[in-house]
Amino acid sequence: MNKKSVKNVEVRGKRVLVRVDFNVPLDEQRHITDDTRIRASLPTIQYLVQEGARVILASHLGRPKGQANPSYSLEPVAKRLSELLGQNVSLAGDCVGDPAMEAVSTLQDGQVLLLENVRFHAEEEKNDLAFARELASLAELFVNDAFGTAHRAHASTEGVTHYIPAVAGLLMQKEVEFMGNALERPERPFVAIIGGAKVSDKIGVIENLLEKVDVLIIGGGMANTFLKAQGFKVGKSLLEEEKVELAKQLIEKAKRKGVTLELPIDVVVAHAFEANAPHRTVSVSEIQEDEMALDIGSASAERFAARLATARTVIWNGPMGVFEMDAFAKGTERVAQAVAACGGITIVGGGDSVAAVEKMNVADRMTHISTGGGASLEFLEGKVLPGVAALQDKA
Ligand SMILES: Nc1ncnc2c1ncn2[C@@H]1O[C@H](COP(=O)(O)OP(=O)(O)OP(=O)(O)O)[C@@H](O)[C@H]1O
Ligand SMILES: O=C(O)[C@H](O)COP(=O)(O)O
Repeated sequence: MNKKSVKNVEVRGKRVLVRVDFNVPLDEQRHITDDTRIRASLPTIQYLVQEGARVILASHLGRPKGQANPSYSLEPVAKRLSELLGQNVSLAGDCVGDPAMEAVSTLQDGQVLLLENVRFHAEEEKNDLAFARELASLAELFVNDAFGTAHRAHASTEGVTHYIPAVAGLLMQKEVEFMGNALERPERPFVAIIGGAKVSDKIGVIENLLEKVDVLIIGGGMANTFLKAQGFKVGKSLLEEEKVELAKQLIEKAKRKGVTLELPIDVVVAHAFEANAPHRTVSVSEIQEDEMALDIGSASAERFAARLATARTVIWNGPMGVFEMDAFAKGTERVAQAVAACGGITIVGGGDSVAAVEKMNVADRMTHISTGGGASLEFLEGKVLPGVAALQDKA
């Protein structure tokens, strides 16, 4: 990465504002149901603590629409982070103004403070510069470690960089390097697997990957639109009729670019979108009008696995079927195993793909699991992430 990292600057005794992405899922009792993002931020925080910096953490949680709202307080995160760090992390009542300034003024070297949700202020998402300056005034250095929010040009990700020196955190550096190297200098064969619900969410990703990969595998609900483009009937399956023409163009583009496009050849169909719906596996030419495809079939899964067996670089985003229901999880499971076994560099992009990999117990066999959902998609689309672009270049 051509950006300075926290290891390239002096931090001892300094007040360091660290933007993290602690936007974690909570249940109704406000218990954290997945603390991956908090764990992923530990290397940067621990490094700063060991180096004797005064660590001021800032994050958003959810979408409280610019209003202070206790349902979106970072309080459960402060508690969990204290446990993980083995040292107290206090929570300031606000991210700016007196509560923040007072909390920062008592901070000693090596101590950690978490500011309350930055989205309690409407100015955050507007990237209001007066608000950004107030945030920046708390510190002498800004470290952005929030890869998951790097696609947002907000006050705490972009605005603050106008006022104090800004460098990348260790998680940000790792994410950008893994995905950047895979896209720009892949060991070949380079195979991308794109799945999930909708083509419309991932058009940009498919377009960009067609410029880079050797093999593109498409599964999940979005494959139906491609099957329709190939002339198959898809019955009641999830389909984006208005994207069929685009799918045809993408199939053509793959041919032109010499990219091997792998679509399902068989699918698991049912009459209803239900966990215990009776189901059968059929060739893609045999889907009946009252049936819906909810997973790729075993022949497709084996074909995809064979492509993956020789891959040296794999990027995976989106499940192959409705993996939340056991009856329709087998395609995703087979692909997860094949990715884990390939022996190449394997990168899984956020959201449901990560949940799937965890459900299949192969997470620790992947080279890199991204903490970014929207951010990793935008990265794969080849877009510039404003939270990264704003950081200082290496000399
Ligand atoms: N054949 C299908 N029919 C209907 N829904 C499907 C089908 N295959 C997969 N899905 C659903 O798609 C959803 C995931 O789609 P989505 O596009 O959000 O992918 P994602 O993995 O979350 O993307 P990201 O990894 O970027 O967050 C899952 O909930 C899954 O049940
Ligand atoms: O979870 C995410 O994708 C990030 O934290 C960004 O959240 P947002 O989509 O609410 O901006």
